[in-house]
Amino acid sequence: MPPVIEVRNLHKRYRDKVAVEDVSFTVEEGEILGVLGPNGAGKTTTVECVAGLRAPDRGEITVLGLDPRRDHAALTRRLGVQLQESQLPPRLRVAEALRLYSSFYPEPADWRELLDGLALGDKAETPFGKLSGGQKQRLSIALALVGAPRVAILDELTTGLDPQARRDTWDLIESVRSSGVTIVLVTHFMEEAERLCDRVALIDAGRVVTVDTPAGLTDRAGVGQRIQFRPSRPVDDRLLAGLPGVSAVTRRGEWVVVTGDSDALNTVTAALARDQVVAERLRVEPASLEDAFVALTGRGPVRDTK
Ligand SMILES: Nc1ncnc2c1ncn2[C@@H]1O[C@H](COP(=O)(O)OP(=O)(O)OP(=O)(O)O)[C@@H](O)[C@H]1O
Repeated sequence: MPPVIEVRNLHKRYRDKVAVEDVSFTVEEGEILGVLGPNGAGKTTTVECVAGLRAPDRGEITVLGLDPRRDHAALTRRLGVQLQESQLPPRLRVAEALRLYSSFYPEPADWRELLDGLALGDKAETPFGKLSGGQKQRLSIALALVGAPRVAILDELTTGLDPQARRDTWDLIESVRSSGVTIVLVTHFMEEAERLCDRVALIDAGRVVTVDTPAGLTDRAGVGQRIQFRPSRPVDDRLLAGLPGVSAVTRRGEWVVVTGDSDALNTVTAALARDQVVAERLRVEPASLEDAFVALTGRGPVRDTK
């Protein structure tokens, strides 16, 4: 079966700023592909091109065999898009918005069920302008899914949601996935990517660094384990970073966090002992996707406030 989404050698610049430089990936039917990367990496530009909302400078994109620009009208019926910061008229009520959007599609989803799944069931009669930021965000997810699309593009699905709303949204996305929908999910949350994504495309500075399963990405980054401790005396991060088996050294307050392969624990504890540093409250855990991200891009996935 051909991939549902195919992106080949995508390039996009804004005047003299290159936003996307040669991005290629595929998304298979029923898969959730995560798009991960530091701020400004080109994630939104990439998914906007896939959704047909921006014209690429170069490269080819097909979604369900269609060209997102040329075949925009045909694709709109089968593609749900949730973009950052969607706006509606402030007086439009939630139910009115959903009825309106439903009317665009031949076989829409049950919008009441979507509202319940997003814990907005009691907001049907509330005007858009009276919703909180998190409620607006959840409504934008409902609007992306109300057409019962075959493909959904979700940009920062749960940014701005509290932990409970985030978990509810993940449950909803899992049930959408189990109905066979193919999903592209731009996210800054490693936990979200680990929980929902079958594969992750890691994008940095407009290029795809790697596409792999979350577990494959952690292996590839050579970050089998995370060693965390509080040093009894100051230690030089560069010295630790140069040790065999170590892939990255970061700080969390007074904690030192070292990621690396199975040799890292031995080399780090030996180096600390040589310098008479005691590793207090030492913990060793399997590395997470976040550790892989830092090792592969040299940066954290933290989102700046815009
Ligand atoms: N309309 C625009 N005009 C000019 N430059 C832009 C425009 N949109 C994005 N850019 C720039 O292109 C680059 C890629 O932006 P993009 O929004 O695609 O990245 P991103 O990975 O989605 O970032 P974030 O995680 O911060 O949302 C950034 O340097 C950004 O400043």
